[in-house]
Amino acid sequence: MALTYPIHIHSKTFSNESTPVIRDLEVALPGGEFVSLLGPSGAGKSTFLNILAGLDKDFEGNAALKQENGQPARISLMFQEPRLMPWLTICDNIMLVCEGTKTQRKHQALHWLQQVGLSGAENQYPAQLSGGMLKRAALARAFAYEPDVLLMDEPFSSLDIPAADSLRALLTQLHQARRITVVYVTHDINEALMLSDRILLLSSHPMQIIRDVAITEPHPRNVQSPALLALSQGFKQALTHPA
Ligand SMILES: Nc1ncnc2c1ncn2[C@@H]1O[C@H](COP(=O)(O)OP(=O)(O)OP(=O)(O)O)[C@@H](O)[C@H]1O
Repeated sequence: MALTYPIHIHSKTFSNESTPVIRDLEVALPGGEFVSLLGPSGAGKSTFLNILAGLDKDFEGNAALKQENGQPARISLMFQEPRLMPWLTICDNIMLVCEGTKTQRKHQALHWLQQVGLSGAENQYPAQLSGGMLKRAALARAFAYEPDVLLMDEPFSSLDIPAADSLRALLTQLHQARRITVVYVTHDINEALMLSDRILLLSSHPMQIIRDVAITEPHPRNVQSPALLALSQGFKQALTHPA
């Protein structure tokens, strides 16, 4: 019954490199779960995410995300930069990914803006919003597309700590309500522990999964709790001294 996305990347080598960035990476991504890809800088996390997104097809293996009926999964992407169209209002930016009549799309856009705490900002342009508000708008757009899978590459890394914490809490809330599959790239152990149902700990050169850990602590989480502190210590050790 439970949908999983089977992924097997035999090899990914950039044309200017002699050795693969990713080799023999096999994982079944469970549908509806929040999975973090946690690994050191330069490990190949973004490369892996680009492959999952279908943006990079130059690899050996199978990484097609498909629904149960064999159709391609609907995928939303969120990167470090919000990538909103500067010449469109926030509402129009969200409407771009909605379906239906103009009235229906506007209704959906306003719903999602309300969900992310941006009611009242719909007629503003991206340049008029703060960094945190822009991320909220990008999050609204990502969910408004009604994706099966949301791929996120360090989306909150440029924010100050309170803004990033508030966005993480919002993301957890939205994920718990919608239960879409989220694949989240980060090199921040605490961020992965705060957000994830499951953490794939990754090594570099070539990138491989060195641990696959389910995080069962209920939300909201406290990274200072004994269980999460112990996991954090274990991850630090594994990243410093990979087997
Ligand atoms: N387009 C490219 N052409 C050549 N090499 C690349 C390209 N993109 C990434 N690389 C190399 O592949 C390796 C993995 O990069 P990638 O950005 O996927 O790592 P990452 O784990 O996401 O790192 P970070 O956390 O710093 O963003 C790095 O050595 C990088 O230099």
